[in-house]
Amino acid sequence: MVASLRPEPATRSARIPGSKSITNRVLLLAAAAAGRTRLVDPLESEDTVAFRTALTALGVDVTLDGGDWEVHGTGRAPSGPARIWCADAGTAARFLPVLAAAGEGEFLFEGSEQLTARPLHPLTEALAELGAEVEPGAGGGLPLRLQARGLRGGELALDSSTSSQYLTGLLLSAPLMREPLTVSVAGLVSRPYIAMTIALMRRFGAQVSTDRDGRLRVEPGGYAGTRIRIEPDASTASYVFAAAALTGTSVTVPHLGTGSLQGDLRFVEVLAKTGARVEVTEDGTTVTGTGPLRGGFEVDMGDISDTFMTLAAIAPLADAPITVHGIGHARLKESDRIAAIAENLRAAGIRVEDGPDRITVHPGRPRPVTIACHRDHRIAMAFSVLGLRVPGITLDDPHCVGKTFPGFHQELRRLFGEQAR
Ligand SMILES: O=C(O)C1=C[C@@H](OP(=O)(O)O)[C@@H](O)[C@H](O)C1
Ligand SMILES: C=C(OP(=O)(O)O)C(=O)O
Repeated sequence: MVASLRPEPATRSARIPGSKSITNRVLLLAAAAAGRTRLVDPLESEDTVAFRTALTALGVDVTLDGGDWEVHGTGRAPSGPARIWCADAGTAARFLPVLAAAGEGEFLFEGSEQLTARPLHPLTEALAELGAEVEPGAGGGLPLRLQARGLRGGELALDSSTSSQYLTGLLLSAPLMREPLTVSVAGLVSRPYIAMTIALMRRFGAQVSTDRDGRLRVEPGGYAGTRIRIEPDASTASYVFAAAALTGTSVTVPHLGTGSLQGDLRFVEVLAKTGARVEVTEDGTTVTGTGPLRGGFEVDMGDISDTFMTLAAIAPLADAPITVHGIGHARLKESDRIAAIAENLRAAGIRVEDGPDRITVHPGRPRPVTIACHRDHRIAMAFSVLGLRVPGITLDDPHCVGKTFPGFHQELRRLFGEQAR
């Protein structure tokens, strides 16, 4: 028997906090449900605390119990007047106005400058069609004033080509509408998030189906509270998976495996194209770096666009160019993410080509640079991974990771500290 030349690296276990998308969906479902809901292992970060605080402003009690949250469901939509601060959270701005519109009275939704700049109009137009009086801000989004008198339901056509969050918002509150809601959806991006929404709605007892014409239909009838364990965040896990691939180490994320509700776990399939070894089981996911990163491929990341920056930031260290397409909607997030990646890689001396919905990163030797994070947690986290291999990469705003993972830098150091060069 020939002994392997390369010793197997010991696998480290990453501590990845709960999914933002699941935590915030469950908070809303639990608030609307009759009875109590317990969230086990929710994410505690700026986005989820903003969502939880917003629910409190809407009259919902949430008790904190160790790391768990207990929501005292009201069994109905809220009553105004209420003023709701959404901070930087797209999920709050796109999900909560529908819940409020299904209730009664006046509501004012506000957010940070960054969130105010993000689009909202497909949702405000849908709410007006369903019976709410809506008054968006000067830019067409927040601050949003709503005069609610319940939502009718009925038939709706929705353009989801810039964000899936409008559709999720409408679906989540559809069981509170007077009639069944039937939605025909055009140009859906980030498709796996809709599957997540529907799966969670069903956990709370909703009836959701697809009709013969492919339209989604939700029956009225409300929700019932339950107990739910929040799985680790797959978008957050992408950073430690990429770090393992880049540094030739092995990392496992327990409880994020074959049963996951999160499309972003498919990022590991993209990492496999770079040569990393990937194992997804019921119990978790393990990525092992096997040597220098392989490039020379093109990949559509439209369904998992929160993870394209994780790949693009390490792509200069691959042996051939890497192209990502299908990510035009990533220009409408916390930052214009295609522009932010291109700007920072170019500042590091890397050749990059970008188009409306694509980016190509060429191999090169990045030079030390201070990354312009644009207050975007994912730009900060993606370039921190590159920093494990490129000494002198620093961030102009390391704290912006708090939107989804306040302990990110400590965990990266704990797992890969001695790999950094
Ligand atoms: O529904 C959700 O929880 C999310 C949907 C995605 O947004 P888009 O649908 O706008 O791409 C994703 O980028 C975001 O981080 C979370
Ligand atoms: C796009 C994101 O957040 P949101 O749209 O929920 O603000 C994100 O977390 O990458």
